Amino acid sequence: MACKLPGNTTLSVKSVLRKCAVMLVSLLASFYLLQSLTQLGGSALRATDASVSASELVGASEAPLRRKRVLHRWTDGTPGSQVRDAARGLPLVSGKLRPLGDGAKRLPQAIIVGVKKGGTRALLEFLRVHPDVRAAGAEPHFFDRFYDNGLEWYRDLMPKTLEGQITMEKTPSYFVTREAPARIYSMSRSTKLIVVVRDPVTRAISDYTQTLSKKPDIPTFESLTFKNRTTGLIDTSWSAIQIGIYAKHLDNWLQFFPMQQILFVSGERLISDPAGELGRVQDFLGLKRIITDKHFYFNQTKGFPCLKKAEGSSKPHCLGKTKGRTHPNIDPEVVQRLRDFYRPFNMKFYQMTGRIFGWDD
Ligand SMILES: Nc1ncnc2c1ncn2[C@@H]1O[C@H](COP(=O)(O)OS(=O)(=O)O)[C@@H](OP(=O)(O)O)[C@H]1O
Repeated sequence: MACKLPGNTTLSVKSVLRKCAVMLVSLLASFYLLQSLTQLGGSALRATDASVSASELVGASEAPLRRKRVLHRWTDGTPGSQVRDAARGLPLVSGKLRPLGDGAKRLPQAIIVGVKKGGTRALLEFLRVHPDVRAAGAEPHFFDRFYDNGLEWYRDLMPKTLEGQITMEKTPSYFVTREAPARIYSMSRSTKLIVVVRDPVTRAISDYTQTLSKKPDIPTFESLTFKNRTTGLIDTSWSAIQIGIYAKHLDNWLQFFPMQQILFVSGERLISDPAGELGRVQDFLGLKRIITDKHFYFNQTKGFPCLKKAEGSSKPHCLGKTKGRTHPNIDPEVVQRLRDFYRPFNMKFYQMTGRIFGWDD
């Protein structure tokens, strides 16, 4: 069979069919090739997509890791806490990331044991700013008044702490409680002790001022000072006078604790240079020096240093009205008698502690 093409070209059907078949095959081959290329391109693109999402995944899993490291820095610094913190949502409390409701109540590792009216509240309030310090709010009075309640009762008064945080309390009457050193020693012989001391004469007046504020009818400071004013004999049984004989009370503590385990803070310097004294306290407690000059400002109205930000708050904080009371004027002759009385005890105390507190200058 033949077919007639224009221009009198005659081609056999066989050859036409062959050509058509070749064209069809090459068309199919091109189509297949094109499709394969498209698929290749597609999978190449998908491969790129896959690598992006893989890196996203890596990124996604690294992000919490990075966060863990940041949290680690902001929390208590123990390896255990790093894992704990990463595992829970963390609230931001006054610049510190802390898991709420975590930790355990522990017996204090450090106690401010004295002295009454020395500046113990100021020291504890300032120390609480440190992220690694947690303290009982009120004075527990365990080692003087409530010892029979037992250690579990005492522990229950403590705030919860994370590993690595120091639990503290302050009860200034411990310093003059005969049984306190033995009792604290039997709780833990490694308890660190802090004593805030202040010029014993000013301390006595401060003590008296506090009593006067509660019982306005008490006799004058001058009359309470002497057993007999004519002979000038000081009444050392009056607690306001007793407490200031620091060397005598310290002897009692040294029966149980070595001197290196007791830190003496100057009540005067705690007012004139709070950051300086806080530096010594942080060193003694083995804490990083976080509380510095930047944390304090001098409040002219209060007449005392105050915190720019109190613990758990962003507001400035001064101590309350019961701290920094106006003292009554005391007869200068009586003040001088008291200075003379305390001088030898102060000298002994300077000798024992290796620090000259400057009360007799
Ligand atoms: N920053 C600051 N603000 C206010 N008061 C300060 C401060 N630093 C030390 N002080 C002095 O602390 C004295 C009270 O001492 P205590 O806290 O140890 O008293 S108490 O034993 O707990 O009652 C208190 O004694 P008085 O001035 O006699 O009231 C203060 O002089």
